[in-house]
Amino acid sequence: MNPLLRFSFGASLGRVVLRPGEDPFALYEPLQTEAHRWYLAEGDGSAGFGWADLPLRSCDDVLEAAGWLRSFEAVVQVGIGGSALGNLMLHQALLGDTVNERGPLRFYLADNPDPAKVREIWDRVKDRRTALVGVSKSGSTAETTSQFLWFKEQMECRIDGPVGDRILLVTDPAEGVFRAYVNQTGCRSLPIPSDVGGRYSVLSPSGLLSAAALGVDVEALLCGAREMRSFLRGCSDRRINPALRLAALHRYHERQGRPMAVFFPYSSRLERFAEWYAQLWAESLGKGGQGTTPIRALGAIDQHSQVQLYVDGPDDKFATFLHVGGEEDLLLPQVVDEPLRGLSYLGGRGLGEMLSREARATAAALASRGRPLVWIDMERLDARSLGQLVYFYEVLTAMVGRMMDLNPFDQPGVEQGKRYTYGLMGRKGFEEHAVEAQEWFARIDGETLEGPLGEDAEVTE
Ligand SMILES: O=P(O)(O)OC[C@H]1O[C@H](O)[C@H](O)[C@@H](O)[C@@H]1O
Repeated sequence: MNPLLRFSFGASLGRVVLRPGEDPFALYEPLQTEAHRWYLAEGDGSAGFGWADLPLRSCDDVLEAAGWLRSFEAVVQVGIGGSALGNLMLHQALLGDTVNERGPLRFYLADNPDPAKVREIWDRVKDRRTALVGVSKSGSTAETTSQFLWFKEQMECRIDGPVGDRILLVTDPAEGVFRAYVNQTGCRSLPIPSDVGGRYSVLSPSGLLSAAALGVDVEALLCGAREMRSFLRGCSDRRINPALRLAALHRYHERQGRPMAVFFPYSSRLERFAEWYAQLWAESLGKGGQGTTPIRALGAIDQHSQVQLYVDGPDDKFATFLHVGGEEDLLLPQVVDEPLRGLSYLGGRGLGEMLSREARATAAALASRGRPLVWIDMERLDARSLGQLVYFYEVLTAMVGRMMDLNPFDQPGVEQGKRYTYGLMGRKGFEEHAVEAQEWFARIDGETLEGPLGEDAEVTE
């Protein structure tokens, strides 16, 4: 079994009424076996499976480009979705939220094309020597390309010399506007391999570049991913392989009327991991009327927010608890002040110890109500263990998709919105989409209340 992650499935079936002799795992046996065969065969050559071998790729080009980025004072990365969430996840998990305060390189991610956010980033970097990194698999996403244009223009107005000397684009090796710009200007670039989709690209230059520039040991990250890869490939026993077992459980609970998958890490450093997971899960598996909704939770914060619903609301969720060990603890003092005597049970205990016990307590409370969950113990959180976890979730998601008989590597629902946006922004060739979008929106907008709220309304108390 893998050394840094341990999976416990004990309580995961919850209050499920089984017929005598029924084994939920046996129900999925043929599908599990087929999904594993498919993973070993790398999707039988179907498109989008390039992520599976990313841990084997050399990262020399990333390390070289990261060294170049470190010659700047600040980096602005434009990118969204899979071209942003992985970066934020790696930085938070391995460097903490205060990485910019520690310097010397400051990093800003311009994902949402919100003018206020973009202006704020620019105000922070405009007086510094700044590099502009554009990350986009397709090289054409409007949120990313628009911000690229804006930041490039600001930089051009402010610096001497060609702006191209400060630009690096991470994109498809052959296609898209970003690639055309690289080919035309000769600016720096790194590839996102063509058979790697955005949300599976965190172990490619898309996710690795900013992490390496800021000081993450990306070789250790890839080493962890490689370890998980060999473990999951080498273990075809569906009762031992945790990805196969968990894939069956996710399928089982979806079919048992639990359409929500709660991801509940007990570590502030994994809050963004939950966001990264949510994109991976939702875009890969929400198709054809199927799929479970990923819910992002954070221990212990959500004990004081969502847990009431999890324990006492409808039995419609399957939770994954992720417990992290090996953290530095902070010891609490013995309580001597008379008015604080009621807190003496905390004296001499650790904050980390409390967080850890709260994870157990909450999982136990769910189990006591028959709510299904799986518990993952991470021995410690570092680059190697995170590499294992990332790769595990990629394999799990892909295999669940295979068991659902859908393509876990496309996103047709998202593409519709992208086409409508292009149309509404006047992009050539998307005129029909603009008309269609306007027609649909007119229906949504059709029944608005007349006048500002309150003006015509009679208020009765
Ligand atoms: O990396 P890009 O091609 O710019 O794509 C950015 C994002 O665009 C869309 O929303 C896709 O559904 C996402 O999967 C992708 O991560």
